[in-house]
Amino acid sequence: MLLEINNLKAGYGNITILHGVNLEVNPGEIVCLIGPNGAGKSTVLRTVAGQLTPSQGEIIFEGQNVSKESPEKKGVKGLIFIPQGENIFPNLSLLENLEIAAFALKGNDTYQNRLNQVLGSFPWMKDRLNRPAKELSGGQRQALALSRIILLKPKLVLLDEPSLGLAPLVVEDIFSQIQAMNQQGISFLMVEQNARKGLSVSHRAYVLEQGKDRLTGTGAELLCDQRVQDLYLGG
Ligand SMILES: Nc1ncnc2c1ncn2[C@@H]1O[C@H](COP(=O)(O)OP(=O)(O)OP(=O)(O)O)[C@@H](O)[C@H]1O
Repeated sequence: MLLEINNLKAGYGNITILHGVNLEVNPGEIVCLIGPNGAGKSTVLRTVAGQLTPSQGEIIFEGQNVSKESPEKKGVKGLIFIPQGENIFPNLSLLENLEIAAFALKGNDTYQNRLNQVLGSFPWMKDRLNRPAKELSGGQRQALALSRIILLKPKLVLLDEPSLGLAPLVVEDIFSQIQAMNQQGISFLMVEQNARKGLSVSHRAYVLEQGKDRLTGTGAELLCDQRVQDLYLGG
C-alpha cells in the first residue's frame, strides 16, 4: 500500500469537516474522490498534504505514519500536492516557475534532463520560457502546474480539480497527460468535480459525503452505479 488513511478527522479551527475518512491508494493507481460541494474533498487533500493537522486518525505513507509531518517533509518522501486554481506564480516567467518547482534539483544534470522532459511533453513551452506565466491560457497554466510532476518524479500526487474552468478539449488533453504520467509509475489521489471524466480515468474511486467516505469501487463500477449516476453524473 502506498497511502492508507484511517479514521481521519480534521477541519478548520474548531469546526470539524472530516468525520472519519478511510481510503487507500495502491502503487500505480489513480484514485478519484467525488462528492457534492462542501463534502470535504479538498480538505482530505490538504490534510494528507500536511497543510492541516488531523485531530484524529492516521495517514500512513509507504508504511510510515506521516500524520503530523509538514508538506516539505512529505515532499522529500515523494508526496506532493497540486492545489486547485492559483497553483503557479503568474508574475514569474515559465522558466522561473519551473526552477522554483525543482529548486532542490537545480544546477545538476537531473534538472536539465527533466526540464527537457517537460519541454518534450509540452513543446509549446519552448518559445515562451521567458514570458510571464500570467500570459498563459487556463490549460497552459494547468500544464505548467503538472510539470512539477515531471520535474520531481514523486510517488504520489495529490491533485485538486485538474479540470477546473477548462474547455472540454483542454480537459481531454490534461487527463491524457495525467494518464501518461501514471503510466510512468506515478500514483494520483485526485479530486474531480467532473465526476464522469474523473471516474473514467481512475482505477478506483470514493464518494465522499458530509466528511465521510460513503461508497467505493472501481471507476467503472461507480460509473454504472444508479445512485452515483443520479447524484453526480446528471442521471
Ligand atoms: N479555510 C477554511 N476555513 C473554514 N472553513 C473552510 C475552509 N476551507 C473550506 N472550509 C469549509 O469546509 C467544508 C469543506 O470544504 P472543501 O473545500 O473540503 O469541500 P469540497 O468537497 O472540496 O467541495 P468543493 O467542491 O466545493 O471545493 C466547506 O463547508 C467549506 O466551507
